[in-house]
Amino acid sequence: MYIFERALAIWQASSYTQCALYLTFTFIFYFFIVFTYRLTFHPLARYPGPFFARISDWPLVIYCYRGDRHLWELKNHLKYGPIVRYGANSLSISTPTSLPLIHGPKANVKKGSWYKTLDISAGAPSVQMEINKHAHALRRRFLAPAFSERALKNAEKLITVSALKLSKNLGLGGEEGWSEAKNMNDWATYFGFDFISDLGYGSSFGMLDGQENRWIPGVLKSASVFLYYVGYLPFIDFVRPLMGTAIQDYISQDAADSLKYTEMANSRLAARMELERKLKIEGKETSRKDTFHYLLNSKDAVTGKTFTKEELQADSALIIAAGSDGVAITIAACMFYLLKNPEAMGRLVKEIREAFSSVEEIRNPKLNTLLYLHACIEETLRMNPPKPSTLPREVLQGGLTIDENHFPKGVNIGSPLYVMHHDPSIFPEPWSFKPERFIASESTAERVAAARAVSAPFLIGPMNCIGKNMSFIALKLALAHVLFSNDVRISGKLTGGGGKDEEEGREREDEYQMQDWIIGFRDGPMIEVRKRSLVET
Ligand code: HEM
Repeated sequence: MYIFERALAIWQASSYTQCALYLTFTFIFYFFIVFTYRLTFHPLARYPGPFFARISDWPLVIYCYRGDRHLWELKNHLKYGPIVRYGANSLSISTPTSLPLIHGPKANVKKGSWYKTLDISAGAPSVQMEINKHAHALRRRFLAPAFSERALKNAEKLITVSALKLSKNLGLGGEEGWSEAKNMNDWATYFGFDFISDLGYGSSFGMLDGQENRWIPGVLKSASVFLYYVGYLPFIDFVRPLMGTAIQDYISQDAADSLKYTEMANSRLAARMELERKLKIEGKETSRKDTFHYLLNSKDAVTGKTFTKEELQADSALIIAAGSDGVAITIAACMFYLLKNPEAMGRLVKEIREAFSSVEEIRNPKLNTLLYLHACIEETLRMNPPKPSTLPREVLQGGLTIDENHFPKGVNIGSPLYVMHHDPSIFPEPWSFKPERFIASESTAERVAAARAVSAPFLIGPMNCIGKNMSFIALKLALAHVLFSNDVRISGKLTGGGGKDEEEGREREDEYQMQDWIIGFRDGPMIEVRKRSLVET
């Protein structure tokens, strides 16, 4: 008390200049103590990493903002080894043994506090943002019927509608020869949004057909840029209460777009809820079992709980984003690698065209027997995992031991997927597109098992991607339909890859480039398309 009274007396007796000096000194002293603690007594003090990242989260914020976090993580692991301190309280661990220990069913972790910010404007956390382990498990139980085997059987028919449209409209203009140049990324994005809205709400965005809703991917991109870095801001606890309010409109265009995106997702959901309500009044069961049909009628068997409106809104925004973009980037990236590797393209086209004799036949169970198609998708997801950087998991009471290192409660750990997917000891020639590494008869069963144990684009364990099986259906249908009905060639020079004059980490011409903003964003390749019937007649 005495010290406080003395300080107050000095403050009152001081001029403005002196007060400014005292404040500056206090700040410097405070940060000196904080930084010294982080470098000495902090539980992660002994782990290596870039100097500024060991004392502050600002370098992480900057790389998230720039979309280069995955490249930074790779550079750090090459320099410092398998365990890297990338933030004041955060480690990324790239050993194969660490993946199940951090993300598997028995991992003593919950999601890190970064998740608290992601869908704050929805008024409730989505399943992905639910930090409480038990609440998360409950939400997963709720969602399960929408992703069950029965639902997926239904989903295949619905996704086929968009896959057919992608194949037809991408090939438009190619009836009389090669079409004009088309950006594969744009068309893959239209497909991603159309299939997920059709499947999710029973009404497609119609991006494959027309311009009206083609603004949505741009807004989602801005929202992702903003929400990615903002969650890591060192003073986020003070910013969070302002998020989702009108103030967000004045922070930046990205922040305003984030609200616009949420409003769009909410209005889609409202329309779907209204339809469900009307059907119930009329005593009709919807014959079209889309994702929200399941969610709106979901009731937990154990607790009897149903979804709240806010939870549904949060999941609605999540499902559009998570469902559309992971699939879209994988289609665009796969096309890039196939065009870059004509042998692989030839083999895949042959496999698809020999398996089916008409577009109507392109469906499961046969589609799932196409080994090379499956391997091309797995290899693309290895090279370009859509969520390429460490997703933070916070260690719970009791700590966690990995490779003889003990991590105490409260620290963040995670698996850097992009780094792990390019580990040359598991994936020889890691920057080359080699689908064969996922085919047992062309590699060995042991090598394929080792590759699958490390290549985890959907992550693993209870917090992994619930849409994994749905993604494979969508990816296979889209690629099979496009390559069955059309020939595809590079327009001019192959775009979408790195280049010698690009910034550090982006020099590899053979690698499809992406920006990491929660999901991977990208551009190209530019392609030309010719209807296949032309070649045959
Ligand atoms: C190639 C496509 C996709 C990839 C690579 C992918 C990857 C992932 C990853 C890595 C996560 C974990 C994120 C985290 O821990 O923060 C995740 C979560 C999630 N994904 Fe996907 N995803 C894809 C497509 C889809 C699709 C099509 C849907 C379905 C509509 C979907 C729905 C979800 C949901 C709801 C979560 C949250 C799960 C939870 O927290 O329990 N994803 N995804």
